[in-house]
Amino acid sequence: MNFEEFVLAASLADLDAETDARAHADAVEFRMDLASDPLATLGEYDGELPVLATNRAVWEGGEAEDDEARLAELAEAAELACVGAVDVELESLTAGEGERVAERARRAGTRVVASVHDFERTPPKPDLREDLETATRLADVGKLAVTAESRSDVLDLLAITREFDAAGERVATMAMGAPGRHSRAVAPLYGSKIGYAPVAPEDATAPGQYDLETLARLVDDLS
Ligand SMILES: O=C1C[C@@](O)(C(=O)O)C[C@@H](O)[C@@H]1O
Repeated sequence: MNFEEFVLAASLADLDAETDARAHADAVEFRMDLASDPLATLGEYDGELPVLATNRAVWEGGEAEDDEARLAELAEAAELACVGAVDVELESLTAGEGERVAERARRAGTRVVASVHDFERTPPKPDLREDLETATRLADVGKLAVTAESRSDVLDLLAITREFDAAGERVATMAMGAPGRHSRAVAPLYGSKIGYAPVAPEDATAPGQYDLETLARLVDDLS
């Protein structure tokens, strides 16, 4: 997974659903924090799609509580052949033990996505820029998932996406929530390199996601 082209990731808590994702996805995002025995599940995985492993912390909107165990599991996942990329929260990379996960991932040839989430708002443009600057410096892809309260929030996010893409940086951006929903379909046109969608709408892993088939069609139609 090099993220030179847009990667549509089916976001899954259950890797068995990979078979249903194949028709429309380029990869699966395995939400380890939502699964019961994620390392065993990954060890048995024999699907076709490469895995982007995420073990999201409670403090970043996920369900993994113990940070030390969470990052240790993620580092082990990063060394498995089926895992092409790991998602590490930017906060963990700059202030926690995330850098060790990134080092182990790099040694194994696994890409690192540094992510920032804001479940309440879209921060002002200079803040978005600063986060993406740090994230793209520390990882292969810098990812921003913010919450749009208005269409203007989406415009800010798209403008920043375009700016980084034009400078040759790899970024992934999306606006969560209803006002930002369309960003999931249009951000790839401005340079966003990853999209996330559940196979079935009821399995959404973030507010405002389209189901996989719908997002695949929208992205295809627009590109
Ligand atoms: O970070 C992201 C993006 C996301 O929050 C979204 O808005 O689609 C979905 C999460 O599963 C993923 O880890």
